[in-house]
Amino acid sequence: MVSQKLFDALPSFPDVLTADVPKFSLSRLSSGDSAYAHKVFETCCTTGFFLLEMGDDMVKEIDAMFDISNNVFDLEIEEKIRYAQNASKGKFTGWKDVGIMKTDSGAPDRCEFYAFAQDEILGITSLPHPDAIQSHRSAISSFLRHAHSIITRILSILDTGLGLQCGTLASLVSQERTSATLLRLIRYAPQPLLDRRTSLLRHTDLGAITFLCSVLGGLQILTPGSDPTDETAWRYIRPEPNCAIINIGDALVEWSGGILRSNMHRVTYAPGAQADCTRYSIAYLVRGNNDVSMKRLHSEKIPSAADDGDVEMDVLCGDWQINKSKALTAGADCARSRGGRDLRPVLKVS
Ligand SMILES: O=C(O)CCC(=O)C(=O)O
Ligand SMILES: [Fe+2]
Repeated sequence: MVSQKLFDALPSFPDVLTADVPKFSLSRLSSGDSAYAHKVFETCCTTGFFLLEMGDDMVKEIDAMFDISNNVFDLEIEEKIRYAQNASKGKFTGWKDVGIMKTDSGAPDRCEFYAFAQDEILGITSLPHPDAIQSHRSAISSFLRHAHSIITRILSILDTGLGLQCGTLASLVSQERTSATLLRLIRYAPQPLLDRRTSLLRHTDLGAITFLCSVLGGLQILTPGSDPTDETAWRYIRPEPNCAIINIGDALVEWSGGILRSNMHRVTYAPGAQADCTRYSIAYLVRGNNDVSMKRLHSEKIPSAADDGDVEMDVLCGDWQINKSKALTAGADCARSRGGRDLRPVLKVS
C-alpha cells in the first residue's frame, strides 16, 4: 500500500492474529517464472486475496493518490454535497456521506466515500468534480493506466491457469470500452473507545478484481469456509509498505465457473493504537465491461454449467453491478461466496 514513509508516520500494526495472505512481487510475477505464476493462480482459487509488492514508480503514484484523497475529504461539506452520490438512481460516483449505507446489523456504516468512474477520468464520459480532483486529472488517469497494466498482468496468469487464450480476461475489462469500474477513495474516522464496530459491511466485490491500498489495518477477511456470524473467523490483513492488496471479485468467479474465489471481507476499526487514527484507503474496483455477460467462459479447464447441474448467470455485467451496488447500500450482499463454487444470487433487488 504505499511507501515506508507513510507507514512510519503512523502507529505500527500490533501483534494480533492475521489472515494467511501470501505476498508476491510484481517483478518476479513479470519474469516469466511459471512455477511462481502458478502459486499466484492457486492463491486466487483458495484465498482470493494476496499482497503484491510493487516498484518505486507505482508506489510514488499511490502516495500521490493519498494526497489527492486527503484534499478531497478536507473539502467543506457544502462543496461535497454538490457532488453527492444517489444510490436509488443508480449513481455511485461522487461523494457518499458517513451513514448512508447499512452494515450487517442494520446499523449505519462508518465510512465516507468519494468515487469516480474510470470512464470519466479516461474521457469516455464526463461528470463534474471539485477542483481538488479536476486539477489532478492527469495524475489520476496515469494511476488508473498503471494499475490497470498491473491487473492485466495478473489476468494473464489467470488466463493460463484457466486454460484460456492469453488476453481473454483482459478483453472483458477493457479501459477502451464502458464499464462501471470505479476508483473509490475511502475515509474511516476513529471510532469512540466504547463503541467500536464494523464500518463497512461484509461483502464480496462485485467486479472482476480489486487493487486496494491502505496503511492502517482494519480490513478483515472471513476464513474460507466459515460462518460470517462467527466473530472468531474474521482475521485482519496486515498492510505492508510498497504493497497493494489484490482480491478476486464475483465476475471472475462466474466467468471461471467457480474455480476462482471472491472471498468475503469487511472493514472494522483498526487494531491497537491504530484505532485512534483516521484510516484512508484507495480501492480500484475493476469491473467487467457493461456489455459483457457474467456467463461462464469456455475452456477445457472450466466446467460448463450443465456439467455442474447449474443455471448460467445470464445477466450482463452492467446490470449485475447496478443490482448488487443497490443491495450493498441497503446492507445486504446479494451473493454469497463460500469457496467460489457456490456463489449464488440470494436476494433479488429491483
Ligand atoms: O477500505 C478497505 O480496506 C476495503 C474497501 C472495500 O472492501 C471495498 O471498497 O470494496
Ligand atoms: Fe471490497
